[in-house]
Amino acid sequence: MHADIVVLPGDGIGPEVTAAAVDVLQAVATRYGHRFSLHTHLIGGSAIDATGKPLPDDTLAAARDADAVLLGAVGGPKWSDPNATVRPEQGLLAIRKALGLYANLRPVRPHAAAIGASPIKSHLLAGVDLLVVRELTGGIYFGDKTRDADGASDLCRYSIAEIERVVRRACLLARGRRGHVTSVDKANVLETSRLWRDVASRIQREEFPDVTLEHQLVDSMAMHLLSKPRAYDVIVTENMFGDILTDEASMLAGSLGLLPSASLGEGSVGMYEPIHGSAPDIAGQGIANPYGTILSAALLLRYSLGLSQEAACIEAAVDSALDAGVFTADLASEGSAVSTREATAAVLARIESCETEVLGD
Ligand SMILES: NC(=O)c1ccc[n+]([C@@H]2O[C@H](COP(=O)([O-])OP(=O)(O)OC[C@H]3O[C@@H](n4cnc5c(N)ncnc54)[C@H](O)[C@@H]3O)[C@@H](O)[C@H]2O)c1
Ligand SMILES: CC(C)[C@H](C(=O)O)[C@@H](O)C(=O)O
Ligand SMILES: [Mg+2]
Repeated sequence: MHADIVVLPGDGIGPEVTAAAVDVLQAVATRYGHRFSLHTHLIGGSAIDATGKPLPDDTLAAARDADAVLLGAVGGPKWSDPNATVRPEQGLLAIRKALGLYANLRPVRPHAAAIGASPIKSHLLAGVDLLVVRELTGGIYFGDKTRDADGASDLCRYSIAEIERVVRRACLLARGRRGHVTSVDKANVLETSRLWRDVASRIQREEFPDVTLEHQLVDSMAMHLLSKPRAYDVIVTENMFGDILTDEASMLAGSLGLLPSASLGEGSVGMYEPIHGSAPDIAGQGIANPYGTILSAALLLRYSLGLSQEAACIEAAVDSALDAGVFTADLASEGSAVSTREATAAVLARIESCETEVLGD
């Protein structure tokens, strides 16, 4: 098949990890006989430097026209002045909103070979396989922001329709898994959470009687996620809780650099990005973990292009590289770390041996 993929490297380690994922996509294209046209555009701090805007118009236009978008990360100290009027992160929020990407899927599946890198006891990690569905275009991130001489405020608002569609997506995904959804809120304090809880219960009752739903408060969820991670299947939650809980959940896998994500709306166009940021502390050193971005490219193939065999090929290649102990510094014990390029090369070598069985007639 032919597909147009927009690549948004962004800032910090973003260009390093997207370069790795692009190499992997090209290797998959060669192996399976596809043609992926890759179009690179600016976003974030590098876009501010070049154009004054964190999301230039041509970047958004290209993303709208593409079959899928692959993003690295945005932000960094250069653009972090609290009094700045324009920020890299605004570009990321704007593109998510403009493309209608309300459901952010963040799968967490600790890999046996990397479990030693996790601070959690290994007996708690065996068999953990959870999927966080984070609401991505509403809530406190997008409410009115004000600042005056006495203070500041961020409005948190959710409409019923915004909650319905993301809960529905989570329930649908649960149907293809173990059939269990945990909805996370702060209903003991927040009105938006009480609405969230009501809507989630109704959607499950009316549309998904085959799926089980439980509600959990976000503070105790933060604790249970580490003490009994195997208890969870699909976790659905609002924008900010999902942001925080998934960085926490990355410690189940051993590194923030391992977790991929898929941001989806109603159409097939999605945006795919690792859950980590621009990692200014290691940017430019060639040591970032590329696996989260490479696994995001696998999600791109599965969700936007319908290429499930190719997606599985990438996932198996990363699994096999981890099995072989090909660890970047965030995972490795002292002295044994490989570079971003070496980790990528290990994945590329394994893609060459993926099955290319032709399905159907
Ligand atoms: N999606 C995004 O673009 C995104 C996500 C999160 C943060 N950010 C931005 O990134 C900047 C830095 O934020 P931060 O430092 O709080 O979070 P971060 O995720 O960039 O880094 C947190 C820690 O994890 C490490 N880390 C992250 N990704 C890694 C990888 N692939 N390999 C190895 N180590 C990795 C970093 O070195 C750092 O020690 C901020 O400007 C923030 O707004 C962007
Ligand atoms: C950079 C920031 C706006 C972003 C978010 O909070 O959504 C990031 O933390 C993420 O997880 O993608
Ligand atoms: Mg985050």
